Amino acid sequence: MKTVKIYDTTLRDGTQAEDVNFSVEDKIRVAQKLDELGVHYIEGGWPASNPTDERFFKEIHHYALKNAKITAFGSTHAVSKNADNDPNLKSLIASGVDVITIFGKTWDIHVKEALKTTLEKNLELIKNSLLFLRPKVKELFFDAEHFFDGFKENKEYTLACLKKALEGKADVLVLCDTNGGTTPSEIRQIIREVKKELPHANLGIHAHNDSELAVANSIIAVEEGAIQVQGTINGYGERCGNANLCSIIPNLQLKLGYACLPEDNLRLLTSTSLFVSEVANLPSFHRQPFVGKSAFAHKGGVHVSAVRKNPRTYEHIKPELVGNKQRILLSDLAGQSNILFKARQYGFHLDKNDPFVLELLAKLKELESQGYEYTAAEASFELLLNRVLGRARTYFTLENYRVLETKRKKEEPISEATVMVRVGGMLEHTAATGKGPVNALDNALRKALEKFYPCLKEMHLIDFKVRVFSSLNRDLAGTASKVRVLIESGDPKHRWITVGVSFNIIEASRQALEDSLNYKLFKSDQEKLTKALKEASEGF
Ligand SMILES: CC(=O)SCCNC(=O)CCNC(=O)[C@H](O)C(C)(C)COP(=O)(O)OP(=O)(O)OC[C@H]1O[C@@H](n2cnc3c(N)ncnc32)[C@H](O)[C@@H]1OP(=O)(O)O
Ligand SMILES: CC(=O)C(=O)O
Repeated sequence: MKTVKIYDTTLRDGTQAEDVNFSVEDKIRVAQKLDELGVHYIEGGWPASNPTDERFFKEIHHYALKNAKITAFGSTHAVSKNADNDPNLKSLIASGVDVITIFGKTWDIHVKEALKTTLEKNLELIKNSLLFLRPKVKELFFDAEHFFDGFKENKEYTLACLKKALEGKADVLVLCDTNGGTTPSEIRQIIREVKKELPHANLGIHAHNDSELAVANSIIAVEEGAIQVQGTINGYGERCGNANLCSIIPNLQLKLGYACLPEDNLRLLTSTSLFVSEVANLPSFHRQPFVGKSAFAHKGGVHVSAVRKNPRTYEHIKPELVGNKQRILLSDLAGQSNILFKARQYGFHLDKNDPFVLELLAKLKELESQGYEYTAAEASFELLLNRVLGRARTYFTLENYRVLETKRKKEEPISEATVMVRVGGMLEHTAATGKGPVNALDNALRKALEKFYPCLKEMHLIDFKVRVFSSLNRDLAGTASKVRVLIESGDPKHRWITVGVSFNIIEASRQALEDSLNYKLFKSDQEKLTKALKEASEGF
């Protein structure tokens, strides 16, 4: 099998993204995760850059990594210094790693305008910096910054830079599309020309995503013989980001037959992607290929009908190969197949054209046209399904409610709710205060219900999300807009999400709250029934 080395730079170029910042502890956790995934190299940072990176290199030696080698990154030595008195090169050695990568200028405008030196002097910088580092490390890589832009304008000079890097004894010459503006056909053609000039050089690729081509460019470079691919998890990186390893690795491994990760480790890809976004405190990108939540989510009725017969009809790979999973969504684009699939998840084996299925589908489409959304609010959907099938009890009826907000000068607002609830033949009338109107309503409802249903004491609200629907009708826009409220609740064993929709935020919250309480009671009944059936069967 062909092999390619994966060089992860999430901890260096990834942190050059405007919204990515890692502490030392974050970097260590990410490095451990990347090692578990099985990448070959983890670029830990630029030790001369900041105290976090410096400390990372001190700390990471205490962790035994199974697969990956830690690399330190820096530049060629400063124009005003020599290699042996350059603080940046010294700090690379002080980092104590066995693998160092330095970047050097290879585009003539950068040499003249950014470095403010001569083309000849820059060639010396490249060779002397590498020769100085060579005896001190096991592996030495040269990142040829702006290589493709340089090549298009002054081919001879970029090639001269690569030759100097070979004289400096770099193991791999990593060709960088630093500005991310090169197209796949240019990458192919330029690499072919480089290989004619330097047939024995080991090449690598480092692509940026400014033209949304970084993954394609990296893959083409590998097809043209690059033995090392640099990139980041989730494509984090400077400007529009770096080449996304979460796409490059599965494409190379599953489609082009390259071994990138140790056997079976590809299934860790989705969890690694989520882990890194969690540590970076960034929302995960649902539409991200391979590892995103939506990567194998099917919504349209035609799609669902087909994937239920054979997943290959709308899935380019088996989601499990990358640790992801198929999801069937409920929406107004749903057909009967979506409903049948979901019903089966809840233990109902219904048939197409069953009157219940048609009724549920019609109800679902009507509710979704009003703004209800069941993709996330699966508890509300399960209740709806059971109600249509006549399987859910009416635990209580909220006859009426009132919520009052009072704000006196300088004092925090006071929220107060009263409710009138019917449980069987009993009418309960209670009042409660709360930290805000929804909390007050929640407290009043529980106060009325807990004496009938003590299990409600175990549940609590975890999250509350409000989404405003904008309307083109000016009378229904701005503060007059419709809102959708999603409430996440939990008890010691489960978490569930319910939905409510209204022009009035309190009313939308009331619906989601009521569904949440009903769901808890419904589940508690189901658990009691399962237990009773088990005991009865054991008695026989
Ligand atoms: C393409 C890339 O992504 S390369 C990586 C880019 N990453 C970063 O820049 C993040 C880390 N950087 C840093 O912390 C700082 O920039 C440091 C510590 C490296 C340098 O800080 P300072 O000394 O204050 O310099 P400053 O950041 O203002 O400018 C960069 C200097 O490096 C020089 N430089 C840039 N590339 C190279 C190179 N390959 N070789 C030698 N010097 C270089 C620039 O000419 C400039 O020098 P000047 O100040 O004499 O004009
Ligand atoms: C080295 C590097 O990060 C680049 O050229 O983009």
